Amino acid sequence: MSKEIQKEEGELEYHDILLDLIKGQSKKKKDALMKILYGGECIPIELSEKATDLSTEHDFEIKAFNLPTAYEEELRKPRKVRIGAIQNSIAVSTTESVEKQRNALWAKIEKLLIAAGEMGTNIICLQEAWTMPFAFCTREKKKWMEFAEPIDGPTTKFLSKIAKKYQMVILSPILERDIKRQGQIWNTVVVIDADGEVLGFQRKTHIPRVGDFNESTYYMEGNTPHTVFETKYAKVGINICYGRHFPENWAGYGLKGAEIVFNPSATVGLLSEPLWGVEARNAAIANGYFTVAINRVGTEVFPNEFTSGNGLPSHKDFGHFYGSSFLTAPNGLRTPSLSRVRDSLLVAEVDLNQIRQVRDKWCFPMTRRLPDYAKLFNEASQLDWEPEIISKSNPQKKKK
Ligand SMILES: NC(=O)NCCC(=O)O
Repeated sequence: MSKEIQKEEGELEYHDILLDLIKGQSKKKKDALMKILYGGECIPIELSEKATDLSTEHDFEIKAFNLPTAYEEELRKPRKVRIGAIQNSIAVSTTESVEKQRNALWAKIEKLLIAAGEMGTNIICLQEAWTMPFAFCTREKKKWMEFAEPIDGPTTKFLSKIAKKYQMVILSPILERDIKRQGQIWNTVVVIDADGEVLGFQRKTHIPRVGDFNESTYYMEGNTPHTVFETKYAKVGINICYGRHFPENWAGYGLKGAEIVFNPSATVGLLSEPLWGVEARNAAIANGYFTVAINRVGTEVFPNEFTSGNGLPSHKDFGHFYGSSFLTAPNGLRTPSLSRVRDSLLVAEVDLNQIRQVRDKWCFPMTRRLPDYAKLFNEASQLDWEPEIISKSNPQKKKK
């Protein structure tokens, strides 16, 4: 679908419209508005010539920023890291062969990864199930299950070469074929370290049953909760899509030492867009780490009609995946969003020292009440548990 038609169909660049409105204000008002809305302003980074050429030739957007939010310390040197995110539409029609669809996505993503490498990106994450259309709405198994591959399968082999060439950590969300468990399927992110070697994997632990997101037809809740990976540049965690709705889930990654938590996702405007800018940003603030929210873009039309089971007419697509990927720092400063309709690369330079600086300032790790939460969560997880509500018929007993 052409960009013009997409825009006509209401898939407008709302974020750019908002920023243009703000830019038109006086400096004082603009600074105040940016502080309220985005926590301040990120400083654009000049794009490398090669990255610019690639983005022009292959029609994708690049937004690159420096987030100058850490102060210089006397004893610790800055820990500057360039963090990347890629959002993309599918490359060919869903009616094409599995191999043609996957190869076309490899070819498309290779250009954005090279641009990221040319921009000196250290760690980059792709979108959820990036090697295929998000076919989990169809409930069909034929064709779509053939996109599944082992953790060390062809996609990982393809990415390892790029990771090694650019010394770039690549987080690759795929549909995993678990060859050790009779070929069971998982929604999995493969962690490829900067030397091109597979460091490990994180499986999606929260599986949606909302709208057309019929993922429970394909895979179970994953068995690798809150895994944190010590990559060459930083300790990273991966919270896959639907897991972003659970603040306690984000907390788990922080408790286990993550410095950056990526949220590779696939979600559509009619369902989640009002929530999108809130959840990952709040997680960064509450847990004192960096978060990167990544969503795919485009409308993916499938050969056969399907229904959401909500009485509405059957249809052939989810609606519009609205992209809008962004990064947030521990103090709540966030980058502008990537496009709502275009293939895009985000590069953000940060100083990981800011994590400890913000935690020292706000004292959240010191003042949070983990024993209280642990007691409550443990009680609430018992099937026979009932919340106690104080009322006239159940007066509060004075603590001894
Ligand atoms: N991919 C996925 O989990 N989507 C669920 C819908 C949402 O959480 O926005």
